[in-house]
Amino acid sequence: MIVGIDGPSGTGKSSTSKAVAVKLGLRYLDTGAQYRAITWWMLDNGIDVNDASAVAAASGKPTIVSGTDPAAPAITVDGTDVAAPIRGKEVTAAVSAVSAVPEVRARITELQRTIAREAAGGIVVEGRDIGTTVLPDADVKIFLTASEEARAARRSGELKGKDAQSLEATREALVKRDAADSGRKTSPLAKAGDAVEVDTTELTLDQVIECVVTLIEEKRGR
Ligand SMILES: Nc1ncnc2c1ncn2[C@@H]1O[C@H](COP(=O)(O)OP(=O)(O)OP(=O)(O)O)[C@@H](O)[C@H]1O
Ligand SMILES: Nc1ccn([C@H]2C[C@H](O)[C@@H](COP(=O)(O)O)O2)c(=O)n1
Repeated sequence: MIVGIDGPSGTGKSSTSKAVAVKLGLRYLDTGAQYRAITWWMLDNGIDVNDASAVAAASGKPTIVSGTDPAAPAITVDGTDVAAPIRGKEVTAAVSAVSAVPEVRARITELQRTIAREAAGGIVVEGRDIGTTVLPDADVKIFLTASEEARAARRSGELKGKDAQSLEATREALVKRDAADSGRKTSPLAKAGDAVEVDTTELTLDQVIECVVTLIEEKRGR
């Protein structure tokens, strides 16, 4: 059972995917974390993230390893645990530029396909291009959406300490990132033609989880 969950930022992909995977005994892959990890490495190594040639030339250097336990998602770069730093605002601001570089996408997509192939009991993979590009033959494809206001309010509640910002600034940053992710040439954020769209604006997280579990069970024939 391969499940692909795509959608813009803050629609609930990670929370939903992890919970669904735990409930159904599936593995879990956060592909955004992989793009964040390679972005973290570029920044840490002084690569100009707006120089696509420099990013492309360096894209094969870091070794990124993703854990697939939905109860304890893990990610390392060259053996360093980067689960916390990849969520910082420097990485968030740079990740769209790095993930738009075709050489980066080719490398990370290959990694994602290998992980999905090796997940014998099935896997929930979340991102932006899972249904369209990474796993076009996924058994179930979901595209989550939510209003800008709902997404900004959800994200704003998470940002604390040095990364705290106003609701409006959070909304603007989110809209800007979605526009970049939807507008890139290679494998943009998009709904696959055969994906089921779920608008989560008025739904609780539990309702979204239930909806996705039901779609998967219907596919399994239960
Ligand atoms: N249906 C919902 N109702 C209320 N809050 C929600 C809902 N779904 C998710 N959230 C909350 O919204 C925040 C963002 O959710 P999550 O990280 O799962 O989104 P995402 O789509 O994976 O975002 P990104 O692509 O930016 O990583 C989290 O704090 C989560 O708990
Ligand atoms: N399949 C994917 C997953 C993610 N990205 C890029 C675009 C996002 O802005 C960024 C971070 O993702 P997030 O952690 O917010 O889910 O990574 C992508 O291009 N393709």
